[in-house]
Amino acid sequence: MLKIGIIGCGFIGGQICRAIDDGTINAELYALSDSSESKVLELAASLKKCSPACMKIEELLRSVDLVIESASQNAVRFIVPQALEEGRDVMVLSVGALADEELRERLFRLAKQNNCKLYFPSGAVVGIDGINSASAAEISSVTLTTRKPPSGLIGAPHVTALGIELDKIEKETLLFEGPASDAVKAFPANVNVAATISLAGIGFERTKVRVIADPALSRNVHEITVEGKFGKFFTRVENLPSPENPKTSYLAALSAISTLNKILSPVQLGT
Ligand SMILES: NC(=O)C1=CN([C@@H]2O[C@H](COP(=O)(O)OP(=O)(O)OC[C@H]3O[C@@H](n4cnc5c(N)ncnc54)[C@H](O)[C@@H]3O)[C@@H](O)[C@H]2O)C=CC1
Ligand SMILES: O=C([O-])CC(=O)C(=O)O
Repeated sequence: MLKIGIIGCGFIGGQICRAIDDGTINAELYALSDSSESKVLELAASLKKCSPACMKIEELLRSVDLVIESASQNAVRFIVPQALEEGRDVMVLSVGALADEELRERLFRLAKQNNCKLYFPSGAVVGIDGINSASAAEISSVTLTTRKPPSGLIGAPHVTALGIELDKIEKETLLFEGPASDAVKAFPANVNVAATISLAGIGFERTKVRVIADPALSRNVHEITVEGKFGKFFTRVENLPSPENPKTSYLAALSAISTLNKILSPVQLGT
């Protein structure tokens, strides 16, 4: 049975654990790690059937078949190269870290050299399948518009640097417009989806992103428009935010669970 190690025991890590615990995913939850030990202990204690070990990152990387990063962009920078050097397959949720070209090329090179797989779930958006298909021919433009309630944008470096007072926003307000490469640095915990879209399509510089704060919203809304040789498509998802972490949509956790099931299944559906 596939041995899984999870780094990052917050909302997404927790949902993956519960899906293994209740049998939705047929794998062994072998180890957990988090920079906060109490998060690991709390999560492990909440499980009914699985009893994963609480491990230091280096030990976890040596012990499992598949490492799941559900922590932060910083964790991707430091942990994912080590995991690939250990010959482990890795699922990455904090995809925005891959806007760094040097890191991206290093991770892709290490995966190839060590015969490892790197998995990037669709996350909180719908349409990655379409972008994958469209990219087999030419894509001319990709635009992501993300709308979140102001509370879902608290702590973003862009908001802090510009001194934006989120609690004073009274109507739909455009906070950012620019390439995905800048968007994922400005909003590292809000638009990782922009990175996944960039990897699937036309890259971090040509993918255009708009981030809008809207106090009338209770959901995280992502719209994608893609044009290319195939024609044009538009997707829109209205995501329920996680009650534990309003920055993150429930669909992002479901997409990680679904990716795990795809890895384990002999049947591969969709692009
Ligand atoms: N790809 C996508 O579509 C999406 C990606 N995300 C990203 O996925 C990641 C996880 O999201 P959530 O579970 O909602 O976050 P969370 O904030 O609920 O949990 C993150 C956990 O990781 C731990 N952590 C942070 N840095 C760490 C490090 N360097 N080493 C070990 N542990 C560390 C924290 O202590 C925390 O327990 C975040 O980076 C988030 O921005 C979130 C939503 C969608
Ligand atoms: O969960 C979401 O709606 C999107 C998100 O936070 C991200 O892509 O980082």
